[in-house]
Amino acid sequence: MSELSGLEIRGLRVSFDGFTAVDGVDLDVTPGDLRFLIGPNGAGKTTLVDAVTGLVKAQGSVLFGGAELLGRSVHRIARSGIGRTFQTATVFEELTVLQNLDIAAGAGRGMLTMLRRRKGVPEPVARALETVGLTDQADSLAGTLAHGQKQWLEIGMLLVQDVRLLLLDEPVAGMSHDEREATGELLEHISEERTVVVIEHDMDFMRSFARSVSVLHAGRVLSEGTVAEVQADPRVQEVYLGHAAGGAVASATVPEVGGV
Ligand SMILES: Nc1ncnc2c1ncn2[C@@H]1O[C@H](COP(=O)(O)OP(=O)(O)OP(=O)(O)O)[C@@H](O)[C@H]1O
Repeated sequence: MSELSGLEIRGLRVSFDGFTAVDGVDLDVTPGDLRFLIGPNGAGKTTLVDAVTGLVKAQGSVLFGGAELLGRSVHRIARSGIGRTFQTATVFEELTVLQNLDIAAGAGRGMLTMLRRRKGVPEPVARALETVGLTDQADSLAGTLAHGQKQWLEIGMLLVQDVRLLLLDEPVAGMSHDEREATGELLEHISEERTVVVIEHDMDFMRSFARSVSVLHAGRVLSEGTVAEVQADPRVQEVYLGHAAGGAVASATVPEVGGV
């Protein structure tokens, strides 16, 4: 089992040519949390994840398991046990599911070891296949998988690398209802042994599966807590509904607002 580690972000700031996309964010994700990051378009969610994974330069501090990530290269951060997915699945479509997982598993190994033929399916790969429900598709080309299955394969590729913090960008976008349910259950399962952060616009999905929620707005943390707590926060209602909570609006809950 992986050792559980949490994320401690302090005073995180990211600017692009004078525009501040992340504006002094403090965020604590406890080990084994299933944290949802929500917020309107442009709130800074993806930029925050980019900063944690080393894709953009940032100021402040990001500790994972007590170690500072800011200033490290993308590769070193990945080797620290941090993995992410992007809005569009990035699997090798011409290779089989198994080959995709094998390549991911070998990411930290030397080329010779990678090229050496191995008998059978390595144990971590078999376990990842099982966890993401793709055992029966092991020999199928990744390009033939359903949309949801490609996302699961990508998550499997993080699992075989024994990533301890998964940062997932809109994992259920474009999925069917059943695929969303299966994904939510998968994330619940994964977060028993790892820390999971999910950027999400799907409020129903968030309501069903978030263990905790941070709401970002204009580069800052607007609200934080359980689903019920952030839904009841008038500042969150204001951001999502576009006007101050009051009267009938106060009884409206974030998940009722479509298309956020
Ligand atoms: N490379 C960049 N150069 C300039 N501005 C950028 C860059 N990346 C992001 N931004 C800006 O930073 C702000 C935050 O963007 P970001 O993508 O982090 O928001 P988000 O909350 O993830 O939004 P969405 O939900 O639409 O994905 C936006 O105004 C965006 O235009």
